[in-house]
Amino acid sequence: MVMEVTSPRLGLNPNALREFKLVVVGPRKVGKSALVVRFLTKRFINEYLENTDMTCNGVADLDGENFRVNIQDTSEKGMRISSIEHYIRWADAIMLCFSVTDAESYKKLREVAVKMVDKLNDLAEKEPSRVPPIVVVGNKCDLDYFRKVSRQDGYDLAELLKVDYFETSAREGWSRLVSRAESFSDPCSSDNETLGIVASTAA
Ligand SMILES: Nc1nc2c(ncn2[C@@H]2O[C@H](COP(=O)(O)OP(=O)(O)OP(=O)(O)O)[C@@H](O)[C@H]2O)c(=O)[nH]1
Repeated sequence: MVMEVTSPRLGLNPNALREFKLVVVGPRKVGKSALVVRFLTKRFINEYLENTDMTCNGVADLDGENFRVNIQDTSEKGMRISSIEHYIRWADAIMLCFSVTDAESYKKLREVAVKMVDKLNDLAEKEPSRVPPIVVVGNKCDLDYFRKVSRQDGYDLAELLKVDYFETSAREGWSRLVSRAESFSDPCSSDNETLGIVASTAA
């Protein structure tokens, strides 16, 4: 399914812009669609089509340049290692999501990450320029009271892949880079856009 997300930059002709391809992967219900819609429209919508592969097109400013962004919001099938291998070849960046309120989503994503490590190391050895930037994202950090996955767990998962870890809230529009050195006392405080960060890293 293709969803055209209304771009705030309506005067631009998207076809004249460079394309940027991003894939959002994660278990069910972690907020993948909510994050994509938040990034492209700055809005939070409560309900989305469930477990459906969607292509979201829009225009986004990445480090001062407007790009035509093509975001693959994947269903559960995106968690298969064959799909991940395809995304590694296709995407300019990959975002791996779980929900901090759902321990099972963390466990499932960790299993995928473990399978990805060898593929990524192999590619890094043979064709390092073809390894896309990846981030791990723990979403729903506005629900800190219901948290089932610690920040340290999120960081450890990102560390496995040697990538950055962000905690986000699609609902509140928050995103925060979590690093081992940080004190974890201040949950979601800044207003970065994680997808934007992934995207700018790769652009
Ligand atoms: N409180 C809170 N709820 C969220 C957040 N992000 C998403 N949700 C809710 O979580 C539910 C699942 O969100 P989706 O965006 O549909 O999740 P998804 O990963 O795309 O789900 P599938 O397509 O079924 O895999 C919805 O009811 C959202 O409203 C968040 O940051 N905070």
